[in-house]
Amino acid sequence: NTEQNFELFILIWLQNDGVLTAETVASCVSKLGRFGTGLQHVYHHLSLLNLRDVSILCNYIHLQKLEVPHNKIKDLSCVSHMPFLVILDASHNEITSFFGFQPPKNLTEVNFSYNQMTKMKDLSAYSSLSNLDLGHNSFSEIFGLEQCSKLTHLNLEHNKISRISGLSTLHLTHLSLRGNQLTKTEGLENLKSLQALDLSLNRITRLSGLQTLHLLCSINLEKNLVLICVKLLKESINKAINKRVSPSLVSSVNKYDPPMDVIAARDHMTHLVYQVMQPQVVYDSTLPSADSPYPMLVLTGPQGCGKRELAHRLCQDFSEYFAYGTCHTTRGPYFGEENGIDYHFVSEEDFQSSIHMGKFIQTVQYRGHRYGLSRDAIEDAAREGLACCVHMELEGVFSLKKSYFEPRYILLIPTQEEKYISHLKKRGLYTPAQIDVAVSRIEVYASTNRQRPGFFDNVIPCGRAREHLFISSIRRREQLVREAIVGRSPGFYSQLFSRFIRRSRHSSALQALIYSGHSQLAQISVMGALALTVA
Ligand SMILES: Nc1ncnc2c1ncn2[C@@H]1O[C@H](COP(=O)(O)OP(=O)(O)OP(=O)(O)O)[C@@H](O)[C@H]1O
Repeated sequence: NTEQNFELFILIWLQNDGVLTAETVASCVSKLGRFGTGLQHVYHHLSLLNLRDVSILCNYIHLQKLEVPHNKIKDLSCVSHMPFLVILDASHNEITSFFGFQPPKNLTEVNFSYNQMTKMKDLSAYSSLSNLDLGHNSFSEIFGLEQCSKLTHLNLEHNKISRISGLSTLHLTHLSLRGNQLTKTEGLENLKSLQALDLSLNRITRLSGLQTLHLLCSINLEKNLVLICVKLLKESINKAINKRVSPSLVSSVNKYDPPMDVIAARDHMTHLVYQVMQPQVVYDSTLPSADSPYPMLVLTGPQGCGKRELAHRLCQDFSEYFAYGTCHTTRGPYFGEENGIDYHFVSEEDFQSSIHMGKFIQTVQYRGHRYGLSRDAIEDAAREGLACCVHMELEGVFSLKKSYFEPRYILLIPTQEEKYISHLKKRGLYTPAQIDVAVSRIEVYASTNRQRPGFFDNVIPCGRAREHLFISSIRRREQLVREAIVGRSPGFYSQLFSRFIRRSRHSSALQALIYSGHSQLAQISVMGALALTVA
């Protein structure tokens, strides 16, 4: 237990006067005979007790590792006498002088964090340094590291650095500049070996120079001034080697410009949690559930593209098959709109409390108002044996796709921008800025359609939607479906029709009609075809 003796001895001494004397060390060393003058440690857990003067360590020229953290040391010049020193931990002291000692040739790791240093100096003589921790000091400029070609880990967090400089010649793999005063990221572009970068807690408004860091797989940008170019962030993600992306980069993107998937996942999670928290009602096997996917028709597309009108029209003209799913909204009714028919117009508080009561399947925030599709809206249609038909923005689609419902999604997309704009203007409901937003969202829909094949079951050009669904060749379609059913022309529609039957198998009313040879069969077939052209 010689080591225990050593610890005890130092402890007594430290409590006395805080000065490391020759005697103290000598007695320690004699007790630790096996170390002799090759004393390797001043154990840091002993050093928490106000050690101020360690000059006596000058005599211990063979020291290879010196750990004196959590003391009150101001002067480390004794290190000049330790030519073999490899590791130095002098963190949590009161040192003001930066490397105030002659360079030990093989000094590799230095921890000066939590000291009072203000100015860096040329460290070309300390060329073996690979790991340097200078965090929690008061450096305002990065300087003097140019020749430290072996330096791979540099920690400068919580200093006063406002500009990244003097790093371009280094081969850093890990760099932390967390908690400084940076406003931009210029100066990093040559750090081609960089794998992990922490820039959190700065004042960065602009990201640049990161595209060239091909090995970067972790970057933390939390708590900055957020005008960060998210596109760049995303590019960085894409370029991250082996697609190993740190949670912190993703969390920055998710926080400041969350993709629709992320918003939808959050929305879905919220409603699921609130639903699960409700006292459970008696299970009704006729209602939609996770075990029996329920057919729905969702019309989506940019605002004012006609999807609402079309949804109403479908439900009117084919009232045996579709029921309109009336959503909730916190916006006030437009002229002519009726509560309960166009929307359930509710206050923000009521909307919120419906969320808390687990009533919604999905909700979105759009143009400053909230919209939500309630479970009741769907179940009301299901009770009637009808498929629920709703219209919603893309965000709603993302969210609904997370639920156990299995809607068919039709995208109504304006193809003639001018026409679309003049249609919006004519409605007289939108400001020019809102029209701009609506127009810009055409591309959001179009790119979703391009990038996610199959995301929408069908895409219909906006102006032609009605024609597409109701007018064009309805008789021809009817004929084709008839033929398909009796097997005369197995082709497109027979496939569609059988798909429709498969998809509709859980809607008992539709199923019964389809199989019963009911007089409306033909009409159902048309609907089948429609729903499938559509769906
Ligand atoms: N539950 C919902 N989830 C997602 N989006 C919804 C929901 N309910 C309505 N929306 C969509 O919100 C947008 C705004 O609807 P609103 O009725 O306020 O405006 P509008 O100008 O009449 O749009 P539109 O003519 O396209 O219905 C519309 O695109 C509508 O489809």
